[in-house]
Amino acid sequence: MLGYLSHLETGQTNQPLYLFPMCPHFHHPPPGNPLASTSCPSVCLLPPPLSEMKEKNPWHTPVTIILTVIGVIAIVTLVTVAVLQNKPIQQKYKYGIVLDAGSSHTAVYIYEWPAEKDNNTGRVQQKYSCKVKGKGISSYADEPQKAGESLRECMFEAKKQVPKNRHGETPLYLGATAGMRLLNLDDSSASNKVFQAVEEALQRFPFSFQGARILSGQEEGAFGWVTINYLSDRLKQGLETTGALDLGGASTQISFVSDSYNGLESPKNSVNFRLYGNDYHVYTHSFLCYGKDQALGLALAHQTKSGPRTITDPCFHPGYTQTKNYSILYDSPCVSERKPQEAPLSFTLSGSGNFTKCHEVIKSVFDFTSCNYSRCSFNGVFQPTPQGSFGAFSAYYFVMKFLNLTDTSTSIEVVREKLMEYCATPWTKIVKQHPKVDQKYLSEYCFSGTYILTLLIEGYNFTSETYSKIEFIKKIKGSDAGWTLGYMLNLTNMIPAEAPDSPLLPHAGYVSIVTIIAILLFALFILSLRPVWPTCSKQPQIV
Ligand SMILES: O=P(O)(O)OP(=O)(O)OP(=O)(O)OC[C@H]1O[C@@H](n2cnc3c(O)ncnc32)[C@H](O)[C@@H]1O
Ligand SMILES: [Ca+2]
Repeated sequence: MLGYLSHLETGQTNQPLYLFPMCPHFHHPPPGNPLASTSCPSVCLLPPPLSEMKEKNPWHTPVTIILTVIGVIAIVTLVTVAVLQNKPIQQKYKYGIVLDAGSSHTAVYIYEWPAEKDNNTGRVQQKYSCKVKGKGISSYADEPQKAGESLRECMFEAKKQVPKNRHGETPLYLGATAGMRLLNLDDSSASNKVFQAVEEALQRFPFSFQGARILSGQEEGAFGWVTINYLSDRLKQGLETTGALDLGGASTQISFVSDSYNGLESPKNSVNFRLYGNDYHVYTHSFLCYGKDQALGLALAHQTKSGPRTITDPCFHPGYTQTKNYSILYDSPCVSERKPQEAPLSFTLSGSGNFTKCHEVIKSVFDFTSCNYSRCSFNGVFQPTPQGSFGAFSAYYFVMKFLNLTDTSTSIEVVREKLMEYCATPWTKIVKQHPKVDQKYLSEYCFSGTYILTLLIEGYNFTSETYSKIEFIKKIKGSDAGWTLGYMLNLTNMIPAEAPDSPLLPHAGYVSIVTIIAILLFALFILSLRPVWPTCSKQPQIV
């Protein structure tokens, strides 16, 4: 049996204290013979005196020193290899480009993600965005060539943003939304010509062009939902998802997951995803003509049914006047059938700035009467009650940000009061307060704010409680909220259906554990080389 010796000085007697932890008791042996009265059944052979030990210290033998040095070098090498092996020395990226050809404008988005991740499963983020000058591509119906040309400036910029060696492998997509949907309804040959022109323009760039097409309203809503839940990591972590509210110029989308909706009641409003091992039944609907520009057109059409020369519009500030052309207003398929017979060329709109009356006008553009389902939003469209949190982006954000109404903890009543006050503010005062804001936008914020509130409360049935769960957002972690990212993630298969096998430990944890184990092994190795200590053996007791 081995004993352990601690050579301590006892206070009074200056006697060494011998400890035998392997024995049942510790003893203070009597002077003279330290082993005489030990009750340990074993007899421990004493080591040589300390002075002798020092001289013969086996730690100081060349073999031990060499082994120690080798051990230290081995540990340093092991840790260095572990660190270098697991950490990319230089981050390399892959890229994808999506053009959002909206009704009001086109935007180019460049996304990037780490190149070394298997199956492109690394985190995708927005690297760059460029707003194309001028209007949306659908406005070039009469001169399609210009639709293609309009994209060139941003595309040249995109060429600079993506490293040259990645150009050929970078997918390039163009998705068009409600503006082109309306043009296609109105004049499909004009819509085809616009697509031809933009395709020709995009093919001239060195990227891997994957085509230009019109997204369905369902896709637009569902990919907006994917984008915001991807960016907030809710999909990967299997967390409760956030609904998505997108307000464009010509259409608007609502998408969310509801416990009470499994897709059966109205299958056309259902989109199913299996993402990271979870199934999602997303309710989604897109209202064509209910984007904020087309909704303004609907409201104006409602007020000009009889073809008047002047109207007093409560959705515009007192003192604001504008002359509007009947043929331009009624050009859109959203209102074209309602064009009054024998209308003059134009009418003059004079603002009266009355929120309550504006609210009434806006309500008249919704049909709340027909519903063939258990519950509806408006125009006979099925919709479950809004559930959970929501992210509201695009014009929801632009408008509410301008109006200082992004704080949804403010009660709906207070929001109404603020809008009431804002709408009643004379136009001259508004212009003075915001000299730098584009006057087209500035003149429409009263209408837009009132429209947003009406759409959310009366349209989608948000209540005081659920309204507070809406967050008006522009970006999430540096990437714009919108359908483009979700669209690209889907087309490049970048969200796996099943949860990927993640490493057991994060990089830092892995390196720490390897280091600790290496040190422990080394310590054990050194200990195994220690000198032969005194051994306890079953020998006759010395007396
Ligand atoms: O989705 P669709 O319907 O095709 O339209 P879009 O994609 O072009 O629509 P956006 O979200 O880009 O813009 C929505 C509306 O917000 C307007 N808008 C853009 N910036 C704005 C700002 O700073 N203030 C107010 N309105 C703004 C724009 O003119 C549109 O009417
Ligand atoms: Ca849009």
